[in-house]
Amino acid sequence: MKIVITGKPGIGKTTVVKKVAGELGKKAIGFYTEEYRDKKGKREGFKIKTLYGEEGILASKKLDSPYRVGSYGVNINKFEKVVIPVLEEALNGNKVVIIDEIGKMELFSEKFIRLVKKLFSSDRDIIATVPVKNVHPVVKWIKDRPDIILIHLDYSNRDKVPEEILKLMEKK
Ligand SMILES: Nc1ncnc2c1ncn2[C@@H]1O[C@H](COP(=O)(O)OP(=O)(O)OP(=O)(O)O)[C@@H](O)[C@H]1O
Repeated sequence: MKIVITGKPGIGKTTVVKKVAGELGKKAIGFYTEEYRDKKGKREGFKIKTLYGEEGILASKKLDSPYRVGSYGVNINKFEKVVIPVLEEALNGNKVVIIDEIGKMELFSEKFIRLVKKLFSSDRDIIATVPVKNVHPVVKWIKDRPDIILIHLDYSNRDKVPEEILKLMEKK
């Protein structure tokens, strides 16, 4: 089963993914993306965290990189170093694959694009998040797949969605 969550920035996609991953425990593999803030509480960038506990800075206002999204420099090397081995392991195993998120920053990585396509073309179970806007052809390619369940997260459903996903996973 492939579940894809979309919704506006900050609506709670990562929160849903973390709740579901927490319940799945060792049955899940993958990563999520979380913002981090400076000492004054201002958003400084985004971290990637694998379910194994590894982490790295995906993007930062302080990072000088040719890959940019708004005021953030994106650290593709770090992203690939942390995430690619996990996704390769996911492709060759049978755990539920958590991919939060498939967005502009992550899609600078060609290796990531290749693996995401392979995973969606495989029979792996996936829970992924994508932006509302089709920021890259891969995002549209995923949303158009007939084999996915697309969930639009909003204020009215965000508290119920984690349980709904877990129920869907049990039924399959
Ligand atoms: N169900 C909820 N109830 C109350 N607050 C929530 C809920 N879900 C998320 N939040 C809060 O909203 C903020 C953003 O949540 P989260 O990072 O999960 O959103 P997101 O959609 O993943 O954001 P992004 O677009 O940046 O990836 C967090 O501070 C989180 O604690």
